[in-house]
This record gives sequence, structure tokens and C-alpha cells, in this order.
Amino acid sequence: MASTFNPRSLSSPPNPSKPSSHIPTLQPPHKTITLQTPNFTISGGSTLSGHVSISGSKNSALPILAATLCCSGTSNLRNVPDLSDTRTMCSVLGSLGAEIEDLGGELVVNTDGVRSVEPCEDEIGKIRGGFFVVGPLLARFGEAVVGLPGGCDIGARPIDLYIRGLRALGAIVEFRDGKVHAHAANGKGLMGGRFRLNYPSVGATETLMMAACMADGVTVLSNEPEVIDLAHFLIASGACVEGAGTDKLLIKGRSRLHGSEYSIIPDRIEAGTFMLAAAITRSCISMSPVVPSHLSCLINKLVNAGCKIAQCTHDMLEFSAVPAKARDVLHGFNIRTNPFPGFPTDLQPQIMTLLTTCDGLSMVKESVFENRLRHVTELQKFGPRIQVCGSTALVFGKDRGRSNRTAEVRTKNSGLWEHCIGFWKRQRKKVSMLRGSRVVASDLRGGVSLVLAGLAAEGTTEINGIAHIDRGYENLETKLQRLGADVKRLINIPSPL
Ligand SMILES: CC(=O)N[C@H]1[C@@H](OP(=O)(O)OP(=O)(O)OC[C@H]2O[C@@H](n3ccc(=O)[nH]c3=O)[C@H](O)[C@@H]2O)O[C@H](CO)[C@@H](O)[C@@H]1O
Ligand SMILES: C=C(OP(=O)(O)O)C(=O)O
Repeated sequence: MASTFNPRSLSSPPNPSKPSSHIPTLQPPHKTITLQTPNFTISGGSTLSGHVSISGSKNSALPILAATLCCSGTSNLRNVPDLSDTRTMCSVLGSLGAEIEDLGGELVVNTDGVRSVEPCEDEIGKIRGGFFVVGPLLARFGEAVVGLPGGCDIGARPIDLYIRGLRALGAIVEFRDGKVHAHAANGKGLMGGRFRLNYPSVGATETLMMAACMADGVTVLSNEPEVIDLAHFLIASGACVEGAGTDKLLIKGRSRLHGSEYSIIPDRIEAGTFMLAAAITRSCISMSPVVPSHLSCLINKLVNAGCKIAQCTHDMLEFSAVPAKARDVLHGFNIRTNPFPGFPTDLQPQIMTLLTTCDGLSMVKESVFENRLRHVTELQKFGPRIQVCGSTALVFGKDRGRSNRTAEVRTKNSGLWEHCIGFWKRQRKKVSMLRGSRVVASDLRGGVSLVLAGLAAEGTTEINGIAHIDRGYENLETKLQRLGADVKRLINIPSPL
């Protein structure tokens, strides 16, 4: 991974102005999940076929579970995925006094018994979404004492935008004893106010929406599908939220929200991961339910690379990467992660794995999180040539005489070209199929990108640290097995001394 080239001048599309490192910083401690049992063992090389059912979205379910704290009566939530993250979120609510009943496929949440405004710190520290409860607790009870969040270790992930936004809504916020202490300035409820995020943070937008739904007026920016899903849940519960899906949300306060019945949207990141599993194994699979427009950016990239959408309805996709002729290849391409509708950062590690099997040189630029290329070191153990500099990775695919002109031009313009083309020429003859390896997942999407590598690799792969993957994929191995993959979850028994 050592690099000497300078990527400063890499040309790239405009990025919304991201808060820079001068912003303060209540930075959350990233909790390390103990990397031990179980693991995945994968025999690579199988072609996939058949249909996969896509679960509800983790990143919608977490804020919507938090939002039930705003609602009197019961909230009936369908399509909540059964993940370690959603279980943790239920424990967070339980630690406040909420009652949650699992009807199998439907969670019934009643928060009328909530008497505490201080959720269990250990549970909050396991996931990013735990911190979202600060918004609804302030909205309904006028007070919250919340520990710092955990989640994937992919960057500093500060919470300064949350704090600034809550202050703009009239909260007094202090940091004491490792926790955020917030209360409504007038001792009753939040007053409402206007706040413009200087970066469309998903979590800050969601937290402020929940905080504002019993106060008045907030202007926020993120329009990720999961933010819109939360807006729809709040509206179903009696909130007045205008502008969901645009870059301006207007929330008019209501004194009370009520329970409702709501179904979480399908997980676009899970669906995207399965499309990439089909692409890397050059297979054809169908999937539902999906919202195809949530996947447009990925679909465009894959179609340009040589894949096909064989069928598409309002909630089903049939995706094929089966070559029409034996000599057909998938062509490398460039991606840059960005807020929706840009390329999702949560699919960056997975698409990088696909690119190692494509033709030519590809460039991957991570622009949302500053430390989201950690999986590369493990991915390299499968044999591909990937060079990282800062937040950019160059993926040296197979050379069959065609290369990715855009990557060439961009790298040429940036002075990177001489360095990397020389390297590629020396290495390309050595590039062959991915080879099975023993690797460790260090975060959720980086971890699943290793599963994709294992599916395509020659031989056997063992992936440890799969607790990270269990945070965000429901029954991953069962779903892959049904598609024909040879994946097993094994429990390691530590050898006696
Ligand atoms: C539970 C959940 O929904 N997680 C998703 C959510 O995370 P999350 O809500 O944490 O992501 P954000 O959109 O907040 O973060 C984007 C960028 O903004 C920065 N930032 C954020 C808040 C803040 O107060 N200050 C600040 O500087 C972050 O460090 C990061 O560099 O959106 C991300 C971006 O689509 C996804 O990768 C995560 O899967
Ligand atoms: C980064 C992710 O999750 P979290 O924000 O919960 O850590 C993710 O889902 O890829």
C-alpha cells in the first residue's frame, strides 16, 4: 500500500462542502467488536442463480425505531430487518422503558412507559444509530442524556452538526462525563428554529427532524431515501413534514404524535450487494422487493461495464452479468462516492472488489468518510493489484487490450499516470484470478466485500470478524446458499494451550 504519488490534483465532480477538521469535536469512541467466532468459509467459483428476498433497510429501521419515542400509543413496524444493529436499537429503547413485542415480521413498539431520558451507554456505544434517540427524547420529554455512538470505524464521525442543530432549536447542550446532556432552554420543550447543515449528514438530518417534529421549522439538507422514509413515518404518526426528498425540509411542530402502522423500505445497500455478488460471479439473479430508483447510480455503472437489467418492474429487478460470448468481459470504470443520488459510500468496498475482476484500470475515490479504504489490505490478500493514496484507490484489473480511458485521462492529468502505468505494465501479466485467502473483516461493508471476493476466488476463503457483517445483513449466508453459493458459517473452537 505504500505510495509515493500525489493525488491532490485528481479532477473530480463537485462535492458538497464537507465540514473540515477544524470543526470541534465530540468524537465518538469506536468500539471494537471482538474478532473471534464465528467465521464464514467460502468455496469460490459457483455461479449464482434464482431469486433473493431483500430485507428492510437497516438505515431506515434505526431512526424509525428511535422516532417511536415521539409517539404516544403503539407503533406497528413491518419489514424491520433482524440484525444485531436493530436488536441493539431495541435494547436502547428497552433501557428507557419502552415495550417491544416481536410478532415475527412486525415489531410493536410502545413508548408510553418511558420514564428515563438516559439510555444504556454500552448499547449506544455499539451502533451509530443509538445516538439518534437524543432528538426524540428532547422533543417529547425536553431532556436527554446520551453517551457517544459507535458504528463502523470508517472515520472520525463527529457529532458537531447534531449539537449545532439542536442548539438552533433551542436546546442547551453540554458534554459531561463522556455523555451529551441536553435540555430544552425554557424547561418545557424545544422552540423550533432554522438550521442549515453545511454538509448533508444523514444522521444529523434525521436527529433534527425528530427533534423538530414537536417544535417548529427546521431547514436541513440530506435527501437520502432513508431520510425520506423517516419523514413518511413521522407524517404517518401525525407530524407535519414538508419537502421530503428535496433539499429543504419544513417541519411544523405538533404537540403530540400518535402510533401508526408503517412498513420500512427495502434495503438498497443489501440489494446492491447482491447485484454485485451476481456481477462478480458473472451470474443472473432476480431480487425483490427493491425500489429501482434507489439503485440508479449503481445500475448505470454496471450497465456501462457490460451487465444487463433483464427485467425491471416497480419492485423487482432481474440482473445479469452472464457474458453473451465467452470472450466478453466487464470493463473497469471510475467511481466517486457522494451523498444520494451519488454513488453510495456503503457500496464502495463491494464495487471495488468487482473492479478487481474487470478489464483495465479503475479508480475509486471515497469522499464521504476519510478512512473507508481499510478493507483494501485484506482484499489484497486475494491477489489483486490495488494502490491506495489518501482517499483514492487505483484498481489494476485484467488487461485484455482495452482500458478505462477516463481513468487514464484523469490520472495523466494529475501526474499520477507515469507512476501507475509503469506499475501496471510491470504487474499486469501477474494479474490472474482472485485466489482464496484467510482474511478479517474490520467493518460492515468492508467485511461483505471480502465475502464477494471469496465467491469469485479460486479455492477456499475464511473470513473472521463476521460480527461486523451481522450488523447489517440478515441471513446473508442462507440467502447466498439459496442462490447456489458455497458459504458456511462455522464456529471456531479455540485450540487448547
Ligand atoms: C445508521 C446510518 O444511517 N448510517 C449511515 C449514515 O451514517 P451517518 O449518519 O453517520 O453519516 P453522515 O451522513 O452523518 O456522515 C457523512 C460525513 O459527515 C461527517 N459528519 C457527520 C455528522 C457530524 O456531525 N459531523 C460530521 O463531520 C462524517 O464524519 C462523514 O464524513 O449515512 C452514511 C452516509 O450515507 C452511511 O454510510 C451510513 O451507513
Ligand atoms: C457505515 C454503516 O453503518 P453505521 O453508520 O451504522 O456504522 C453502513 O451501514 O455501512
